[in-house]
Amino acid sequence: MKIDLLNQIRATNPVVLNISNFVTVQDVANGINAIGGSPIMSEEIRETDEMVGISNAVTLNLGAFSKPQVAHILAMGKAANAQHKPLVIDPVAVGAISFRKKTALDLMNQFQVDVIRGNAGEIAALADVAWDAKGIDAGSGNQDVVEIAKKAAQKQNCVVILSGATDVISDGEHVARVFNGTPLFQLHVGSGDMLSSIVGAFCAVSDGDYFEAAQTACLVFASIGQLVADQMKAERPGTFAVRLMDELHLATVADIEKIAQFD
Ligand SMILES: Nc1ncnc2c1ncn2[C@@H]1O[C@H](COP(=O)(O)OP(=O)(O)O)[C@@H](O)[C@H]1O
Ligand SMILES: Cc1ncsc1CCOP(=O)(O)O
Ligand SMILES: [Mg+2]
Repeated sequence: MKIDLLNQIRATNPVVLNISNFVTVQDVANGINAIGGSPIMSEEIRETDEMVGISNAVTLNLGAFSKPQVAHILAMGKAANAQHKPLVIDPVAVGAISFRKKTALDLMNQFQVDVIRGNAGEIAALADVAWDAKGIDAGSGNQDVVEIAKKAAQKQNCVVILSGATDVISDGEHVARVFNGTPLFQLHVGSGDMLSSIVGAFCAVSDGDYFEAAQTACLVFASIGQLVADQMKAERPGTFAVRLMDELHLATVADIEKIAQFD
């Protein structure tokens, strides 16, 4: 695991272009900023080629799309492929809403994503594995999450992150797991969206090794959440969110190495 990629983000300040959802856009922008990247959001299709041109990675969030936004997402995905920019997608709630699953699959048939980041309910849906997803949340299921992540990665020919208490990262053949984290992430809407865009920042400095980038992003983000939770005496979602932003900025590679648990 190349935890030092965190220092490379801080040294090079990569531009991460996002199509975000209106619920979590501020968290996503500040999350990228705090960790050392440079966020930019877009809502206008006519600026797509130029926007992708100035970016070092692109993250597409399907959290609250409308028909015009789907066209914009499609243009952005195609432009990222054409300009060889790393492309991450967050398929929010595709496990709960069949229309979302169809839309996500239609989009991914028209461009090639490098990384998909979703919770178990979302990744199970993309892998066509039975799972009881609940809205934007993972929900419950009893299938093996490692096999689900592998299957989704094989189907979409990309790296898949299935996040949760354990994050599972697969390229369809190899598997890595990150055991760090805190349940407090679940009390803050936007934790997953922040992670997806931070994955974009790690991809931007990864020299094309998106499996490595995805693992490292998961380890860094989950560990920083855990560091924050370890300093708190009670479950305070508001305080957690504020301190998470602080620690995304302050935590060092050494801080993360001390608590990192992965295989
Ligand atoms: N029960 C948990 N224990 C520890 N960490 C968790 C838990 N649930 C989620 N996380 C962490 O929360 C972050 C967001 O992931 P997740 O909650 O799966 O996304 P989403 O918000 O899209 O459902 C990830 O870093 C993940 O490791
Ligand atoms: C509540 C909600 N509704 C549509 S998108 C969204 C935010 C999802 O954020 P996350 O998946 O990061 O919890
Ligand atoms: Mg999510």
